[in-house]
Amino acid sequence: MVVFSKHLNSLDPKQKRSLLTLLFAVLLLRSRLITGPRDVFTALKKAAGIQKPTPEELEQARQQLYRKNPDGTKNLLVTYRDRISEINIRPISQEELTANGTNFPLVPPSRKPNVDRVFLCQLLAILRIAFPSWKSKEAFILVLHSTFLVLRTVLSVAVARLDGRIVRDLVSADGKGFLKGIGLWFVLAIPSTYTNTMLRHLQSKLSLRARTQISRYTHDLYLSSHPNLRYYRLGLDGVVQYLTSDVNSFCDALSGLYGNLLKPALDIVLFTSQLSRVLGLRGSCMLALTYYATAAILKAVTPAFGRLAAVEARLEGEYRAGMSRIDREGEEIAFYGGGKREKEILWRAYLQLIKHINSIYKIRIAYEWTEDYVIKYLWSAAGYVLIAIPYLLTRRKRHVAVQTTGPTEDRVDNQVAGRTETYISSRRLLLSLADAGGRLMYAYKDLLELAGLTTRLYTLLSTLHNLPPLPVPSGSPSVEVSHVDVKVPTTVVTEDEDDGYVPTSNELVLVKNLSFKLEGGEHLMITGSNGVGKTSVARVLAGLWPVQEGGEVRRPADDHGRMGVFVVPQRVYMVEGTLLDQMIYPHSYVEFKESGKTEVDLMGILTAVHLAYLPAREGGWLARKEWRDVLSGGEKQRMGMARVFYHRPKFAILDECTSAVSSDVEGSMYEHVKSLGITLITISLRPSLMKYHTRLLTLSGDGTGSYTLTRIGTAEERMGIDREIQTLRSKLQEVDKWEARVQELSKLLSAQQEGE
Ligand SMILES: Nc1ncnc2c1ncn2[C@@H]1O[C@H](COP(=O)(O)OP(=O)(O)OP(=O)(O)O)[C@@H](O)[C@H]1O
Repeated sequence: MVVFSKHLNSLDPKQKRSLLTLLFAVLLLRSRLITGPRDVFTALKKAAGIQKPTPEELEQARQQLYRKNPDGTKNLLVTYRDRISEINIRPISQEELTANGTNFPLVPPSRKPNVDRVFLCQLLAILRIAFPSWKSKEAFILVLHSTFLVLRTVLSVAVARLDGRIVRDLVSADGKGFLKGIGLWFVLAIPSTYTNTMLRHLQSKLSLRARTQISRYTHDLYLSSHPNLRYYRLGLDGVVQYLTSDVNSFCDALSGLYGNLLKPALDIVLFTSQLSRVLGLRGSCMLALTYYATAAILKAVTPAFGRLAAVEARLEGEYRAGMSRIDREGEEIAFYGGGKREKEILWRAYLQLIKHINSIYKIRIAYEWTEDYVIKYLWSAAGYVLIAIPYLLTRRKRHVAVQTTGPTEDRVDNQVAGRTETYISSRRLLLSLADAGGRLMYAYKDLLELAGLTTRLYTLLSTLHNLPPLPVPSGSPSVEVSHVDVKVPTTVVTEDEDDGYVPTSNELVLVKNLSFKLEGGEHLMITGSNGVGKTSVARVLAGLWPVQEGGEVRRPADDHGRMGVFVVPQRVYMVEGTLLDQMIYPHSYVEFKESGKTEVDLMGILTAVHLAYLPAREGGWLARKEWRDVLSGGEKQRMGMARVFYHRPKFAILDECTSAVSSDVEGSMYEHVKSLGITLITISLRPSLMKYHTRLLTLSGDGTGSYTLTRIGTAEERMGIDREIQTLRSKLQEVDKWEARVQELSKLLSAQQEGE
């Protein structure tokens, strides 16, 4: 080290500078060099004891999903290629979400995206999510990115100067100087190109980090559990587009815009300050005036790119939604032979999108042509004229140079060479300036597009934040409903033509003043014709629909490992994952392990629902398939019942969830549920199920919202049966009359035949 510093001190300043530039270049390339041969690192990892996970370990990690930490956070196990990485997940607390909600007041439906104060407020609110603190990794990347942006501008100026110097040496036939210039050119190219690459890399990284932060935030909000259930109640059309593509586009636009705005702005300031040395005060003022005038012209002719981008995102969402509908309902469509019809629907959505994109392209032609003309040609021409003025108009012959006078320039006495150097440097600076101006103008267009995407993302976040939580049903050992009007919730928001959101109201009361109390062991059956509101009663009992003021729902709270009320719908949902995941849903594998249950217990449950053959047929508990397609309708419904047996809730609402199961299996499953001490609330039209229940709620469906609540097997029910017997008897009494008439008719017929 001492020897090195001695050597360094013995060098003259120019040699020192060259050496330091070389050292800098090597340091910048360091990251490329150390990513060297893969097998070397594999060997190193092996030596350090870090082994590749086996396929079994990988499968186990996929199944396990996460590991719980002592501090309450989770480590998500992400399997990527043949590696398992653990990513610490700290869920955003309810307090943080509530505090942040104040930054997201609802937008009025008429608001159009534009670059204004509202846009800045909305952007700031989203930026607080994307860049949570100045100590975050995102902030570090931002600082690094900004450093490279400044470096890039500084290097551009250095390149322009060197360019001028090389040409000057060439004009003055200075071979030594020329060769030195070429050498420096190559050295300078290393950090310049590396800076460009790093800028692109950091921009992508910034976008990805912002996407991760915003996605985590929106996921935490969207997939909120009780009492928010935002995923169930959001009511935004094309929400998938908002949550996926829009977040991605916003982050790309944001990170791109930062570079596109900061760099040309820096370039313009630095290049103009360099040029002003050549142009003088008058020239600089004229150049500034040119910028201002052209920017004003371009701003005036810029179309509403923000609105166009927002509409494009919406149409893209509609097209995607159509595609996913076909994917989801493929079998039903195939049964109906609906391919042609679906194609028409899909094509309409696609053509709407394409028409819109095409119109954007057309609008762009005129805009980009004007922009190119103004920035590339008008600015350059103005620059040339301004450079020429000192030469053409000023009689005073002076040596003008971009660089301040230094020892090298003092030695150059050839005036032509000096002017050439100035001209070449200024020309390069002018071209770079025009380029920076062009990019700044593009940045304005990008800014408008960002405004459109910001409006979309803000709409999503503000709608998520402003959904009032559902009232939590009070805890009680029994299910109690008092004076509840069952009606379709009124706060449904729909998207209007201009990307606004308007509440639509629907005051349809399905059941009026519903009151009943169900103790454990009192099994209730709810019946009534189609569309009378049976499932709606289940929605109210499960807390999915709020109750009106004055009404109340009480039900058992969920206690550890055992649910209070568990609902099995008619269409059983199949989760992505293994066969085991289907049975324990909504539990995760970790929760299954914590519950102390084993695969033997699961097998017992499968036997109870007559599905014991499944693990062997499908290749074991850890088989991964598209279960929605693999299992038949009846098998899926049995799986729904298996979940009831697994979770053992106090109350189970079975909403026609055995309609596709054969009667004998249905009966045995009902007997088994009751033997586990689970109280049933069954929604069904099958009279055969009545015998498993003690009470009957019949919804009349006459439009008045009336209902009857009876005890099954009581005098009242017998009276109903008596009434039916009475009707049948009176019909039997008329049999003699009908027989006499038949005889009469037969006689008439035979008399007619004889006459013929
Ligand atoms: N989210 C909703 N928005 C608008 N209307 C709804 C909504 N949910 C249900 N309804 C309406 O409420 C009525 C009752 O629906 P519900 O699903 O409760 O009927 P049901 O008695 O269970 O019928 P089925 O026996 O056919 O299953 C229906 O007319 C339905 O169109």
